[in-house]
Amino acid sequence: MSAPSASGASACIVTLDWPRGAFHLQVDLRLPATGVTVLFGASGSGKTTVLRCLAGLERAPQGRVDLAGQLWQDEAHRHFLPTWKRPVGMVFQEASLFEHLSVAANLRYGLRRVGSVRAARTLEAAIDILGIGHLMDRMPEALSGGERQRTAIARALATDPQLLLFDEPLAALDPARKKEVLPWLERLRAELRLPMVYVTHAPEELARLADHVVVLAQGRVLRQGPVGEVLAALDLPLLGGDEQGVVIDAVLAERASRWHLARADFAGGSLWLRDTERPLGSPLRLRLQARDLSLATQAPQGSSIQNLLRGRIEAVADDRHPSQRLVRLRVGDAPMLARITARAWDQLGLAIGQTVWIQVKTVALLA
Ligand SMILES: Nc1ncnc2c1ncn2[C@@H]1O[C@H](COP(=O)(O)OP(=O)(O)OP(=O)(O)O)[C@@H](O)[C@H]1O
Repeated sequence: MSAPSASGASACIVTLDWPRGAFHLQVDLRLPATGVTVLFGASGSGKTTVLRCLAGLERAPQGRVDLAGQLWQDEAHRHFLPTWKRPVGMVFQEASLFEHLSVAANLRYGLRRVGSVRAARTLEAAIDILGIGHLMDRMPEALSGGERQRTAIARALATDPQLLLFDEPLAALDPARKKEVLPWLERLRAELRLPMVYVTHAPEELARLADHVVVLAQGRVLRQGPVGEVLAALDLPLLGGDEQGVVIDAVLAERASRWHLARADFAGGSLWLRDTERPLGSPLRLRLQARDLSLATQAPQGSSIQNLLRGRIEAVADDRHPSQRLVRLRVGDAPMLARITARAWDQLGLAIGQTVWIQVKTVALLA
């Protein structure tokens, strides 16, 4: 699972080795050229330290940071690019805006740091993507927590970064504000062709935003890979309990208006879900929970379940309760998880390598 994501060449290759008292950071990361890499892990696992090393705010004594061929750190040759020379944008938990400046002036401040035409264009796009055009004359004190954070993101983009870093940007917001900001982050993910590294320990943010995931524990990489693969790992349940399942990126391909249903096509087939009236061709992120998938050895007849797929059983593991098994399936290119009873596994004579029918009861639209 340590290969780069399916999205292409690695943009950023990071090797850090830093014994720091009781904590030893030892990571070897391959981050894809575009999309969001989520650094996920418990408190103290080293997420922020990795982010600060990427930004050049910390210097690991043994380290190499290579952003698509630009060497930002190479300790073998005592090379270390200081933070102000690195084209990175950073967004922190608290949006640290200049309180005495309007939103527009805050953004211009970011722009002044680089002053290029391209940066101005990037900022213009960011204002549009983040929906803050109507806030330009406001002072920061008149912004909601969510609006502040969107302004802080636009300001980070005004420096025309080649890498955008987020350190738990939603952690300081209450649940309602988090819900308000997440769709804007999803727009950034969809519309910016820029590598982004996003630190969180919130499963919801991982499921909605990650293209690529790095799971850290005690300074080490437990797993890294495309989000679908990491979520389908049987030995590393990131979305615990009933939430366990996968996310799938799909495209809205057809609508059945009479039934208020929409068809989403993904790398392994199609799924029908409730129509939300988005334009055809829209990208969709779907969540399939393991408990909503059931397996059959023959095509089910007379079932009310609308979504039927064909897939191969790749692996099986004991689940939390001895009555249950967790089955990993491959549907086209897409990995999926099904939670079934151990009795069903035995009675159906299921085996690894077997092709089965998969009924999907609920498809949730995440984004
Ligand atoms: N200046 C320092 N000197 C020594 N150890 C440090 C220093 N700063 C952080 N650490 C240790 O490094 C480890 C990783 O910290 P880090 O902040 O990177 O974790 P994290 O995964 O981001 O945690 P959180 O989610 O709580 O922010 C912790 O054990 C922390 O105590």
